[in-house]
Amino acid sequence: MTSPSDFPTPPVPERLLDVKGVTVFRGDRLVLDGVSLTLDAGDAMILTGPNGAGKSTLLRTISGLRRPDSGEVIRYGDLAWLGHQDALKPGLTLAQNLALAEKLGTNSLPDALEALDLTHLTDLPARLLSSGQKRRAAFARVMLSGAPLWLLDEPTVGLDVASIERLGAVMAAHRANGGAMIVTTHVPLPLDNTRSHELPSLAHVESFWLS
Ligand SMILES: Nc1ncnc2c1ncn2[C@@H]1O[C@H](COP(=O)(O)OP(=O)(O)OP(=O)(O)O)[C@@H](O)[C@H]1O
Repeated sequence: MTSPSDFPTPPVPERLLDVKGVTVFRGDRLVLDGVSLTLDAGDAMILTGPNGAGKSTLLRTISGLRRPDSGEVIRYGDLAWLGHQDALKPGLTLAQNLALAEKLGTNSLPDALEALDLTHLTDLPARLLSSGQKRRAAFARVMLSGAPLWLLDEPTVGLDVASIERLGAVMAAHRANGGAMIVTTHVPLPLDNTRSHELPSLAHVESFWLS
């Protein structure tokens, strides 16, 4: 006779994020109108929408950098956020720029530099890095954090094809290790099994208000 244990149910994926009905105004403008989404371990969500649709605003709200006007963001673990600014001090070397992230994080600096092809630039002042190298340096901070949830706002800006491939490999490894990410991008990413969440432009709402 068969017992229930002969038919094990698949493991329930670990939930990393719940966004419930988040609404955000910037000034008088409605930017996010009741956005809901969830993210589980292993997920990669591509956040799409036209310029000004609120992609960066949503990532900042999820990160806690701004409060939603209504709705709720529930994070079940640490997160790392990559914004538009690379935030490197020009006079410090690459290693010095990443020292604090290394200290606060749980991952190895040599491993992160290697994965992003930055090892040969370790002792170079950040002001001498190219824009693509700076972008990879900023991404290294995300890797160093050891946070399971990554919020990546246009991570590929300034990257060449080989660097985008490297980033794709790093993201795949993170997912395989139980991490997850939300990525805004205007270019295709080398990622498998992504989910997509499209934010509509609410510009018409503003013009309605002003009329
Ligand atoms: N500091 C601010 N004060 C007021 N409004 C702002 C501010 N920053 C952004 N906005 C407005 O919020 C809206 C959403 O901006 P956001 O940067 O989130 O869009 P986005 O989808 O990330 O755009 P893009 O694709 O151009 O990066 C835009 O209409 C923008 O003008």
